[in-house]
Amino acid sequence: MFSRQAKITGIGCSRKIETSARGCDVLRDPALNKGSAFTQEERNSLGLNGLLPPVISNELEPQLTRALTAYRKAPTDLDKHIYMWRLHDNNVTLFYALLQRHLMEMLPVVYDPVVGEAIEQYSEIITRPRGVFLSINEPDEIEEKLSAFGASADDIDLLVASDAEEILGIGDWGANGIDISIGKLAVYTAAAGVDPHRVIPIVLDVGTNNQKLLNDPLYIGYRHSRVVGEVYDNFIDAYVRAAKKLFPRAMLHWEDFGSTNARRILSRFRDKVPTFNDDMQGTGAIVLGALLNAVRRSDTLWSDQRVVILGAGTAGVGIADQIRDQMVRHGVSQDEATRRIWLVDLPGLLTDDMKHGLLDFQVSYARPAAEVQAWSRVSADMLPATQTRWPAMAALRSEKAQNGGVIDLAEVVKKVRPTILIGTSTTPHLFTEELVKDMASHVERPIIFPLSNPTNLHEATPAQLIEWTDGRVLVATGAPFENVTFKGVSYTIGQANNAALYPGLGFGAIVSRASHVSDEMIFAAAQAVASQATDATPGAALLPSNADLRATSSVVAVAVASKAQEQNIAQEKFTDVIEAVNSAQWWPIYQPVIAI
Ligand SMILES: NC(=O)C1=CN([C@@H]2O[C@H](COP(=O)(O)OP(=O)(O)OC[C@H]3O[C@@H](n4cnc5c(N)ncnc54)[C@H](O)[C@@H]3O)[C@@H](O)[C@H]2O)C=CC1
Ligand SMILES: CC(=O)C(=O)O
Ligand SMILES: [Mg+2]
Repeated sequence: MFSRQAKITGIGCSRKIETSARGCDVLRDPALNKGSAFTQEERNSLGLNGLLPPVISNELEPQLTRALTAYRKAPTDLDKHIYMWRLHDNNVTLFYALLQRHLMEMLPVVYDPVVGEAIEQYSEIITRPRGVFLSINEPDEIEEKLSAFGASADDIDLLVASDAEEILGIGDWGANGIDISIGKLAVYTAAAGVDPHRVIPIVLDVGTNNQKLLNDPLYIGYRHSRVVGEVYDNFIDAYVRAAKKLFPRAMLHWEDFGSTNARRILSRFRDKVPTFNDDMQGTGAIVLGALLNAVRRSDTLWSDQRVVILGAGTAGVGIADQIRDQMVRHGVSQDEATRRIWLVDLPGLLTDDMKHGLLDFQVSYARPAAEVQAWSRVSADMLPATQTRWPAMAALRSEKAQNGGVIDLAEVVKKVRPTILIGTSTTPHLFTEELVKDMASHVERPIIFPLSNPTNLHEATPAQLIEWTDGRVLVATGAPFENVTFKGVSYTIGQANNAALYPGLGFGAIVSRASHVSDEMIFAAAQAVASQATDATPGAALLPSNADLRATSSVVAVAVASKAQEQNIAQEKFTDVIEAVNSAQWWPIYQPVIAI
């Protein structure tokens, strides 16, 4: 966001920035600052003579060299993350120019997985606050706080909000969760060209149940446990009302909410405002994109798939929904498609005798208890230490422990003989060698996606899966992994992270000013991503490389905007969608700064 003293005029190449700021105020505004690249004319008119070293840079080049050197000198990934955001606080254009040029190297540092580490340590590393902090304790001040950002109705295209109950796979991080909204927005800009001056990162501070934060004297958020129920719902309603009133054209992106809230919020608003939940819909769609290629390469039919998903939360059931809908597109009835999916969670295989403990969105996938009566059970008294994050699932597990034990993943794999196995359980190592070998003994090309972020939570590594299946696996992961060489073949690991999809989806919705984000737009996004990775040679990735993220996101945005237009939900009408998407993209290049 530009300061009140500055405004943008013109579009495309004739874009320039006009400002009434002078001297240090110009340099202190990261949206205006060009450092050594201010021309002599700009230095004269903006009162910068003497405040900058005399050598004038040729645009960004020398600054990029200097910044890259400093970045690479930072000793740890977290130091690099901190360096990048300090650079951002100094010069937004340079930050994005550097990030975009070194996307493969820097995306994991600015975003997933290092953003997880930054969130855990946010109270210590926070320097300049970014975004807007809204609190459940002051619901009447939401409008005032959003207004304090200083933007008017037409200035904002996108708000990313998190209540931080389930950040990546690392749980509840309270107000520190502002950093996931910031990180997601950085990807929107680097990947799709969303204008970074037209977005707002938001944390919805509803308290935290993270005892570590509550005990931390440096914690930046409100020090009480999470507020739930009607008060929570009213707070979310008040946020949406205020956002729509102040920024009627903006899209609302929801990130890293707990599973029940994620579903409820989306159901409440999905037909009323342009909005989507990244963990449910973005993840479901990127996984579907990878599966479109995997199923094609396995030379099997969608109607023949048997799918086991470990971790039946926001992401897991979001993926299940997309797979079910894809089977329906291939002629399978809705009921039958649902029956081809087995969900496994803390209580083991979810079955319909758990009716009163299941979350509403899990119910349709629960297997008939009678069907699995003869399946073997294991003792379930040992609960993972993280159980309190999922009280409903933990309670069911305890109940099962006292009533014959749980049907665990190994037994489900043995009985179901899945063609597709997906991990969104937040728990590492659960795809064991024995289990994977069992699956691979029944299926020519097992499709296995361990997706739990950050990297250390993946259910297995690609190297393990490739070795255990003798190279037959079709694999994609949530975090980035290096290539794996096995028996002379180099396997490139596609990253099924929603970052490969949501920037294009969101940008397509913004450019078309879609009144809402339809299921068809989401499917168009999944198909568009898949279309960018059609190489089927041995070891080729199932998804396009992040090195091509900008191009992929453009293809996704065009597909999404076209679909919105076709469905008559685009409020912006255009004759040439590609031109509309291209001309709306923001690029990190210096604009002339004019003194007024
Ligand atoms: N690759 C990607 O783009 C994405 C990956 N994810 C990852 O998926 C994971 C889950 O995220 P959400 O669905 O948002 O979380 P969530 O909290 O909604 O769901 C997690 C589920 O896993 C279950 N679970 C926990 N421990 C388990 C265990 N030992 N065995 C079986 N189930 C267990 C929980 O009961 C819960 O139902 C996270 O690690 C997250 O980073 C999430 C969104 C996108
Ligand atoms: C990638 C992502 O959104 C998550 O892990 O939550
Ligand atoms: Mg997420």
